[in-house]
Amino acid sequence: MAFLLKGAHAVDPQVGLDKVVDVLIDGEDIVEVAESIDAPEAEVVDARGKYLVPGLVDMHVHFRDPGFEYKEDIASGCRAATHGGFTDVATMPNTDPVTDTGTGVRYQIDRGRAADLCHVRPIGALTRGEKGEALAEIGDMVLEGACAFSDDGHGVQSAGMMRTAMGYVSQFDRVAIAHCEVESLTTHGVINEGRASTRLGMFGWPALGEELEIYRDIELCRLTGCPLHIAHISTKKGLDLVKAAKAEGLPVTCEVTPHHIFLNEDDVTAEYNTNLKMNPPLRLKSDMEALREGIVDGSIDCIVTDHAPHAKHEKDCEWEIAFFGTIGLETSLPLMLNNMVRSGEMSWARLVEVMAINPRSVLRLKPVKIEKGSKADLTLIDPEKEITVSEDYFESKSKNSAFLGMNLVGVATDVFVDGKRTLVDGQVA
Ligand SMILES: NC(=O)N[C@@H](CC(=O)O)C(=O)O
Ligand SMILES: [Zn+2]
Ligand SMILES: [Zn+2]
Repeated sequence: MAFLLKGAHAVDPQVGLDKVVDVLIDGEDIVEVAESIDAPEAEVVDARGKYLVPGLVDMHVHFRDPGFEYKEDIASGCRAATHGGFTDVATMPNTDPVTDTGTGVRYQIDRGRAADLCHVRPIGALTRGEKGEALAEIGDMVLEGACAFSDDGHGVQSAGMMRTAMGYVSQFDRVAIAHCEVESLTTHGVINEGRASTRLGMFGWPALGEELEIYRDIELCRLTGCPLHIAHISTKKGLDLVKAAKAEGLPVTCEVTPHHIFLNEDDVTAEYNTNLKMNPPLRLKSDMEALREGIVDGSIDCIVTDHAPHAKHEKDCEWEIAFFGTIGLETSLPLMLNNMVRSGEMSWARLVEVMAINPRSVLRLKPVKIEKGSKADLTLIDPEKEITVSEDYFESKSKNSAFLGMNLVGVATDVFVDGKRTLVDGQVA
């Protein structure tokens, strides 16, 4: 199957591309990029007025498969990813059983292939059962295709265990992804500690509970040489620690979620909208602003959604007992376009870096470039198309979005994965 994308504004800083071109896809690959291409055999896609970028990657999602398929399974998660404009997702291992063996990794890859929409890249657990007590089968998981290692959902509480795990991971060309949370400081915490916890009368989750472990893991990175990636960073001080580590030349990277850069603790009101309950919690407005700056100035490497689907009954309850997390795959790109690119706060090239280039590099995936010979993993975006974030909009099995009710401008209309068109004019194929 061949596709000829006509008149797209292609943006790819890897090859210095930022102009209107035609792109010809044949089979799995890009075979030509030029000002004007004629290919009578190919199906023409009118891309005038649209932006073409290397396929978007969300390197932090929860697909709940195996174990909690009532919230999301790999097939429904892949539909949501495709609808959101992604060609690749990296799935966190806090499934049931935890993805801590080669077989577990193989299962997710196989399910992803069967869904046949996007590349599913499993992240293996650092420790068995994510219990923080003994090493998981890291070597075996590397052989089966794990792209990184993390106990996401939990911090590894023992510094000694984290040292062992990072030492082990450092033998392979993989990063350790740290969910930084000192549980002795965050137990019972359900909202940012300080003004928000006082105002709403609930147990606080202090910033220190995150920052202390970021500090520890940066020092363990120095000690072990293991590349470290900080998951869902949420405070200014945490980001300052990452900036200092980078300035020293340590192999440290980090990611931020749309909810931590577009929402803050003041958005949690006496309505107690539990879709705003997440881990780490929404922080101060000043944290939010510092994180936004960090994306633009290069200190934050990746935008990830931390797509955390939960069923109705797990959110439709008192704040204290509601599950942590918001879905994100289908709102991430529209939020970035609407809130940062449209306003000029962020360039298209920087958007491509944080949503496509950098996550591939952190996950040790082969780069995708808009040039002849590259895999045709591409996202086509209509910067003027408007969406309303309603429950009906979502392909995800779960509807727990922190952004319900918003109108956003800019969305993916078409996605190509290995040359196959998986999103066609906004509809999942
Ligand atoms: N972020 C969340 O609020 N929830 C995540 C866990 C996690 O990412 O730590 C989940 O698995 O539901
Ligand atoms: Zn986490
Ligand atoms: Zn997560």
